[in-house]
Order: sequence, then C-alpha cells, then structure tokens
Amino acid sequence: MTLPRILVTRAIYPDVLDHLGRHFEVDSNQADEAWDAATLIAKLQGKVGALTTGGDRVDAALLAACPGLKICANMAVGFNNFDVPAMTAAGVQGTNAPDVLTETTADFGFALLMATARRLTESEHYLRAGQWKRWRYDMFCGSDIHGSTLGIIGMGRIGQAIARRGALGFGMQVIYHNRSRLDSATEAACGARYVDKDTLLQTADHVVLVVPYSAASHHTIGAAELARMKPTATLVNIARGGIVDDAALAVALRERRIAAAGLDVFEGEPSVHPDLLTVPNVVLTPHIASATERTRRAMAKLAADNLVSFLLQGKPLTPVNALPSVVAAP
Ligand SMILES: NC(=O)C1=CN([C@@H]2O[C@H](COP(=O)(O)OP(=O)(O)OC[C@H]3O[C@@H](n4cnc5c(N)ncnc54)[C@H](OP(=O)(O)O)[C@@H]3O)[C@@H](O)[C@H]2O)C=CC1
Ligand SMILES: O=C(O)C(=O)[C@@H](O)[C@H](O)[C@H](O)CO
Repeated sequence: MTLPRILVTRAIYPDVLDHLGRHFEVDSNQADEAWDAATLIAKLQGKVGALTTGGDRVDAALLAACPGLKICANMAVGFNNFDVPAMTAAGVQGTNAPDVLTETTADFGFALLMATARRLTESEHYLRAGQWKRWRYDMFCGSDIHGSTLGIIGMGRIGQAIARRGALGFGMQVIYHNRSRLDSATEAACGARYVDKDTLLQTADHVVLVVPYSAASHHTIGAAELARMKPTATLVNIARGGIVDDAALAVALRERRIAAAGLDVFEGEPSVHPDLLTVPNVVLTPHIASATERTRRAMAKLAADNLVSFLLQGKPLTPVNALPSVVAAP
C-alpha cells in the first residue's frame, strides 16, 4: 500500500517521527539544515502534508509551486508564518498548537518579567566580571513585582495565565487591553480590569505583550507608546518580533525613558538589533518561552496528530482556517 507522503521541515523528537512513520512516508530534516524558500518548495514536491515551525513561510508563491499540498501543521500556537487567506484559497488546511504551551509560556513570561525588573542578568554580568568589590545601598536596585500594576496587552490564553500569576501569586493590580473585552466571569477569574491602551501604558509598572503578530499589531509599541510609559516601567515582549519597534526601544532604553525591557522575540530574528546588544538594561533570550522538554514534546505531538487526523479522517484538531466545504453539483 502506498502511504501519503509528508515533510517534517526541522529536526524533531525521534519518537514523534516514528509515530508519523506508522501512517506516512516521512521525509524529514533530522540534520536540521537551514533551508531557503526554494529548497523548502523542492522538498515539498510530491508531499500532501508538512509539519512546519514558525520559521517556515507558507505563502502564495509556495502554495502555487506545491499544488499537491493539503495541510501545514505548525508546531507553534502563533501562525503568522502562514498566509492564511492564500492557504484557504488554495484549499490548504492550516493548524497550530494552542493550549499545550500556555502555562509553560506564562511561567517564562513571568520569569522574564522578574529578571528584568530585578536586573538579574545585568547584576550577574557585573559579578562575573569581577566588579563586585563592596556593597552599596543602591546597588542594582530594581522595581518591585509584588503589589505593583501589571498591564497585559493580548489577554488570551497566555495573557490570562500570566494575569493569574500576577493577581493570585504576587498581589498585583492587573489591567489588560484586547480589541474586545473579556466576559466578567473571566475577568474575575484572572483578577483583571479592562482599560484602553493609553491608560494601560500610562498606568502599568510592568507591561507584558502577548498579542499575535498581524498587520494590525505591527509596532503595537513604538516611540509614541514608549513615551507614554512611566520612566520606571519595564516592558516584556514574549509575543513576536515586530510587535515592538526594536530600534525605538533601544533608544528609549539607552535614554532611560523606560527602566528596562525583557525580550524573547525580535524583529528579523535570529538577528537582533545591534543597539539592543549594547544597552545594559535589557534581558535577552532566544525565543525560548515554550522551551521545556514536556511542552515541546506536547507541541510536536499535537502537530503530528493534526497531520494524522486531517490526512486520515479529514478532521483537523486545531485548525486556523476553515476550508470551504465541497458543494455537490445539482
Ligand atoms: N515567545 C514564545 O516562544 C511564544 C510566543 N507566543 C506568542 O503569543 C501569542 C498569543 O498566544 P495565545 O495567548 O495562545 O493566543 P490567543 O489567541 O489565546 O490570545 C491572543 C490575544 O490577543 C488579543 N489580540 C489580538 N490582536 C490584537 C490587537 N491587534 N491588539 C490587542 N489585542 C489583540 C486577542 O483578543 P482580541 O481578538 O479581542 O483582540 C486575544 O485575547 C501567539 O500568537 C504567539 O505569537 C506563544 C507561545 C510561545
Ligand atoms: O508557539 C509559538 O507561537 C512560539 O513562538 C514558540 O512556542 C515556538 O517555539 C516557535 O514559534 C517555533 O515554532
């Protein structure tokens, strides 16, 4: 029997590959080579499905060059690497990996917030460089987390999980901004109050960004928004590169217009704006908010299960688009 052929674009857990291999003929990239767009298109020839990661751009050009493709299953909850309207027009199913990473990513968002507000990496560099000769009363004074005001932009699954940590664990006042307000029961469960974006920026001691990237959310934080924030405030971006204008942020950090920033995602990553590498008051991590062993396995398994469920039963588990149903001719 001929099995459907699929592509796994990056190295992945061997047992997840074995799982896929029970249902499909699998072409994988276990060497984890860097593929450009042309190579990805070449590898996709003859394939009906692909397990993709956030670095694989699925756009109209790729779809036109891969007419046999039926599904791309992203091993990420964010799917801004997909041109969703083009996929729908081409009849290609897209799926993502929500929920399984929510609490892990929220843990990291909080860790990055604390590291940023309490100047963890800056003080460690100082110690490692042998500069700690004696104690001083104001040495590495940061800002408090407990009892402060946490502003969350993007109050979805992860934003709410961060809000619960802040309100219940640290006694923070939590304010949030979305395009649409949550229902009152959900607001109460995460101890959060809805405000407009300007009020959030002006009021919050700590601003955390967890909004998906889209044309609408591009540069949600730029020079004008940074100017509205308190000079003592911290900014944390675990959302996506492009949500923050990184060049404007580097200027604001250098000029101490805000106190500090914690960044897990960057415009043009894995490149990082050179000015962000030289300012001291920023904590930088390489897009690892979902990176625990258990969660990365769960993300890979969910992406694989989407391929199996869609290609064998026509039912995507976590779809990001709805394909038009086939209407029978009269
Ligand atoms: N750094 C990392 O490793 C990780 C990063 N992420 C990022 O986090 C994002 C959020 O994930 P998750 O919480 O599961 O997603 P959800 O879809 O559950 O939440 C997104 C929230 O953002 C709000 N939102 C969307 N667009 C805008 C906008 N333009 N302005 C203000 N609010 C907006 C939505 O509300 P509304 O529609 O009402 O505006 C919604 O509440 C992902 O898309 C991904 O980019 C996720 C996991 C790991
Ligand atoms: O889920 C997301 O949206 C993420 O940003 C991360 O969890 C992924 O690790 C990354 O996108 C690689 O696919």
